[in-house]
Amino acid sequence: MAKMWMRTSMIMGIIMFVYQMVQPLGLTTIRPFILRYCSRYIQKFIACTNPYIEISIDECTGDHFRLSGVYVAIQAYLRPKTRELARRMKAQFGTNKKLILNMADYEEIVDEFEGIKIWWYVGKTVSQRPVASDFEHRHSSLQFHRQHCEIIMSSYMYHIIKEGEAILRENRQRKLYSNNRTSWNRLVFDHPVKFEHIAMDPVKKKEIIDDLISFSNGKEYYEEIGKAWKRGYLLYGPPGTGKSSMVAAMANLLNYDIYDLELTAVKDNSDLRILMHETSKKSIIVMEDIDCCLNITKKRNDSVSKKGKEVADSIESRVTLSGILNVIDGLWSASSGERIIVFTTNHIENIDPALIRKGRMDKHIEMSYCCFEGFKVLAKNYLKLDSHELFETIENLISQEQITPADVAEHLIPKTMNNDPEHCLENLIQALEKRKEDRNSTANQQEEPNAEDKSEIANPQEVEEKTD
Ligand SMILES: Nc1ncnc2c1ncn2[C@@H]1O[C@H](COP(=O)(O)OP(=O)(O)OP(=O)(O)O)[C@@H](O)[C@H]1O
Ligand SMILES: [Mg+2]
Repeated sequence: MAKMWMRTSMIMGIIMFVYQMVQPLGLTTIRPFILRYCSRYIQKFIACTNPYIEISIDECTGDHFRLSGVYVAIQAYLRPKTRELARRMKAQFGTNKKLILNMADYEEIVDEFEGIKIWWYVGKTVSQRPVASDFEHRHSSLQFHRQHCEIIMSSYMYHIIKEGEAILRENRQRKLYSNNRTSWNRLVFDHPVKFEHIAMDPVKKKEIIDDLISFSNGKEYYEEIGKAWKRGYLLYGPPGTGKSSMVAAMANLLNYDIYDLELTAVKDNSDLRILMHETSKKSIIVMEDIDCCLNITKKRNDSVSKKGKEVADSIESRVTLSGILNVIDGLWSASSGERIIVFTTNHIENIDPALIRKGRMDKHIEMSYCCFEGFKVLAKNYLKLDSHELFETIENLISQEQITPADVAEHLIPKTMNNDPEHCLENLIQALEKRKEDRNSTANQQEEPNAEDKSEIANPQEVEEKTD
């Protein structure tokens, strides 16, 4: 049926074409009259008899011919169906030379929603602008039976836009932003790490994943409880336990951009405010080694880490603790859209409690030394091993020794092309045994002076001689 009406439109097109042909023969003066007369009656005729409704969504919006977000989302929604159903397609090559197939002009595909058929095609119009040359722009059109109007308007249109936007988000290139004094530099973010690569207690890992997912789906919930849609995470633990890797895994899980905020490059609180307000929604703002930043540690002079002192002494940043607190609270209240802020530190004890109190840093996550479960994740990643007879020895040793996942990973990674997994496991066992020996020998050394003391005290004669 829809096709029949398409044909009617084509016939009308032909009439218009013929009209254009005869126009030079002296019909110019009566042209407006014919046009108005014809179009009025054609529209009336179509409206009386055509049970189908057509809606078009233009490629461009407004006077400035900017690409419409809705049009792009609809194209993304139709793309998988186009691959499946269309006979004529247009190919484009996107970033990373990825092949993108869209419907060719006037190719028709049928979509179904709650048992309703919807016909889609892409049309084009040529607008003649007085100054610029002819400008061709497209529109996506959908046709459906009049009786389904209500469902299409109230559900289907929102459904396709939501689905299309989700597809776009999934496929888009994410960005890693790093700052100078007052602006952000942008790079493509393509760190491959995912949560399944992170070595940590699996229960804790699942808890973090659930927390992140419920946050990202929580728009309505946050609105309902009257809280800004933001969440703060504090990641703390020794170097090499996976704090930075965890931030990348978070961004990959949620499909967010990362703003890596280097506080030492920011001159003062007002520059910090400018930077924070330039961040976009669906992003993670990370402040690494927060304890090393000037003026914001709890007791800078006595207990700040060595690394912190070095950095603090070498910079002229005047960002203060209250500046950071204001900027976080400001971001929390003023900006719309979901945002995550992450602090990382090796020394949680040096951070002012105000900075990490619940409400600012909602979830505190300890990244600790490698446990056996963590080792199994790394063995699977690096060696493709689920089990091995040497695992038992490793389990025994790893429960006694403090070794970071970074160190374990370094031993497991094959050093030559023909390094077999067993060799890598033996490397790790040797390293763990060496640690054990070192630990025992330092413990013995610490005990030795005591033994001397005891022997001195045990020999009263010598004590007397010494006091004499
Ligand atoms: N928990 C982990 N799971 C998987 N790999 C890890 C983990 N921790 C460390 N690694 C490995 O060690 C490397 C360094 O880890 P990462 O930079 O994430 O540590 P970090 O805790 O941020 O250290 P720092 O405190 O020095 O910044 C990573 O590239 C990764 O290969
Ligand atoms: Mg790090």
